[in-house]
Amino acid sequence: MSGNTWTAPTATGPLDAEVRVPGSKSITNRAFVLAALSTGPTLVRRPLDSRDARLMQGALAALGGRVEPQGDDVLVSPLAPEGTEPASVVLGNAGTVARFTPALAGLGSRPVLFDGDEAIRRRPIAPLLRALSELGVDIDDDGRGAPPFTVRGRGGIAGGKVELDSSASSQFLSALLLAGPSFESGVTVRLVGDAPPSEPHIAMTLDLLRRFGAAPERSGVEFHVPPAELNCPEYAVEPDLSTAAPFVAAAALAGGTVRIEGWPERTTQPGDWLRSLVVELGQRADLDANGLTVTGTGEIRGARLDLHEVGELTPVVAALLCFADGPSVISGVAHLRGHETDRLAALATELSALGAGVTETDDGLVITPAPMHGGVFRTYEDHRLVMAAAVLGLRVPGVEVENPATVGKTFPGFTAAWQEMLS
Ligand SMILES: O=C(O)C1=C[C@@H](OP(=O)(O)O)[C@@H](O)[C@H](O)C1
Ligand SMILES: C=C(OP(=O)(O)O)C(=O)O
Repeated sequence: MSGNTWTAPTATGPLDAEVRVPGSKSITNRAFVLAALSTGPTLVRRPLDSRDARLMQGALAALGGRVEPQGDDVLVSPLAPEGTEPASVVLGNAGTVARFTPALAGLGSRPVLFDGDEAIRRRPIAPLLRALSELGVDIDDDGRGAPPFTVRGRGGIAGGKVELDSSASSQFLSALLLAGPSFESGVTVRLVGDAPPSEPHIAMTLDLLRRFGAAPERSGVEFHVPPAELNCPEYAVEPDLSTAAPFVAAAALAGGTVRIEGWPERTTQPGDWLRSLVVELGQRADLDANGLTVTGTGEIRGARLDLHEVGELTPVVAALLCFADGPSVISGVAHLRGHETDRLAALATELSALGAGVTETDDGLVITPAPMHGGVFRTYEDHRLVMAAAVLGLRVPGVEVENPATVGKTFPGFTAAWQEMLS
């Protein structure tokens, strides 16, 4: 590490490593929200501890919940009546906090100001705020449909039927479904517009709701969540399979084996798709009760991939495909322009700057492998761009990753774990 850059290490031979990745961001922040809406405390076991997870804990504390770390676990107590004094929720650049917590403020009885990093002010949220207003939440956003906005809690949310365009982010739909059991009439959401991205994250929302005692139903584009008392005394968080992506890519690129501990045999996480991806790209993936073993050849096949359902994997997949034996096309991910940064623009710019032939399309990237060279890789305060740059560094000496600490959004120990994998 020098100054504010990190020189991504190269792989000097085939790997033989065992890796433990931290808890899933998406599962952790759903479990925290549902625990706060429950009738009794929940021990969330081995949750993620990272910027986004701490922002969620801070939001729940600001909204009247109690969050107590207990070793590797966190005990979350339900939101309690908290008076009428104004409060504020810090969003950072966490999509899950920005989308999942405004409804919780609507259940309380005070004005709550929501604001965060510059980047979160630009990320889409207007369709969700509109739907919440229609369901009975009083939101003052000066008509901008973006943070900063204030939710004026009225001690409850009527709920009922609403139409929602969730094509810019699946998190709008997840937000309504997670809070639905706590609405007086529950919630019925009819999706309109283009299909939401990130289907696995929607399945994850339904799965966690059921684990907490709710009874969500889905029929095509219509979702119904009846009112319910939630309760789940203990919930164990799975390792984050999207965080595992660069380690899986490392086995493919460097050759040898990387074992990811605790990879679940069944999961709703989008990262599980990596198992079939590596096979499509010419590698091996073996899943057993202890985890996933990826055995790589160092030779990557080019591919045409629609990543609509697994968009958050795009940065690492794009970096990997820069070393394929032919061109690749990634499609279905126009919504990545509204992620931590415009990821399509960032990837095209940064990968091209180091020599790869990468161009943007309307909804993806065209990647034409070419000899790459070292240089600064800018990361735009996007954790997954740090991970993508680390993958490049395996084969390209001198990749200087700018602001590596931004990876702390989901994995504060990433650079140390990466060095360890290579040692
Ligand atoms: O619900 C979630 O936990 C997430 C849903 C997805 O969001 P989008 O549907 O906005 O891509 C994903 O990209 C994000 O990292 C986490
Ligand atoms: C899109 C992502 O994050 P967020 O939860 O902030 O939407 C991501 O982690 O890739």
